[in-house]
Amino acid sequence: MAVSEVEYHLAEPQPVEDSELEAWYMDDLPADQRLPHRLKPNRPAGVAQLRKLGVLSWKLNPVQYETDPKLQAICKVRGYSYQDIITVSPEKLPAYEQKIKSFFEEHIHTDEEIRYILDGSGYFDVRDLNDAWIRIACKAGDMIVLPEGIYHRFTLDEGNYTKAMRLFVGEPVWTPYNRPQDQHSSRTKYVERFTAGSIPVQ
Ligand SMILES: CSCCC(=O)C(=O)O
Ligand SMILES: [Fe+2]
Repeated sequence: MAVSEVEYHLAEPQPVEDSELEAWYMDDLPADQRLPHRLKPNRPAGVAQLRKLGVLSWKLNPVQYETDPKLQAICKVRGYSYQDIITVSPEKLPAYEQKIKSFFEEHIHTDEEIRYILDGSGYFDVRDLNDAWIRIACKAGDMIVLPEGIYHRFTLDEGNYTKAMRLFVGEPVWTPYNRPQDQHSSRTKYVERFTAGSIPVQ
């Protein structure tokens, strides 16, 4: 079905200046992955910087996720045809320990990773173009898209609980390809798209 102008407008990623998404460069201390791992002093990473890495974000109202016209517009404009809901907590997620471990292994995917946090919170860590880790704090209402080929990982924070919608274009493929994947076509495509001088593509 054709996409209307209103839908295009609704689906625009959050204007950089309005985004409440908080991100920062990480220390590399071996403490618990669930801790914030901020540098001292804190070194924030702005949303503008995340956009340069191809990371998109929206602030939505999680209370109305079943009927939200903005979420519907994003799905229509970006072709997100699949949705499910995952609860990540020791009680709710089968094979919790194993999953938590694999979420936190640095990896890429052959598609976007699209998550909408409905409740709780967690951290998506992404590598910047100099290979430094940026930690993105996501909480209820945050929708985030990690582009195909970006090195990333996920962890719960100290709250130990996230409920998130997973979205996908077509039949979902969740396969992680753990680093190193520098010769993988999704990785080379990412590097080409987002390395300095190229124009970020939405
Ligand atoms: C917040 S979604 C849980 C993590 C996950 O699905 C993933 O890393 O692929
Ligand atoms: Fe992933």
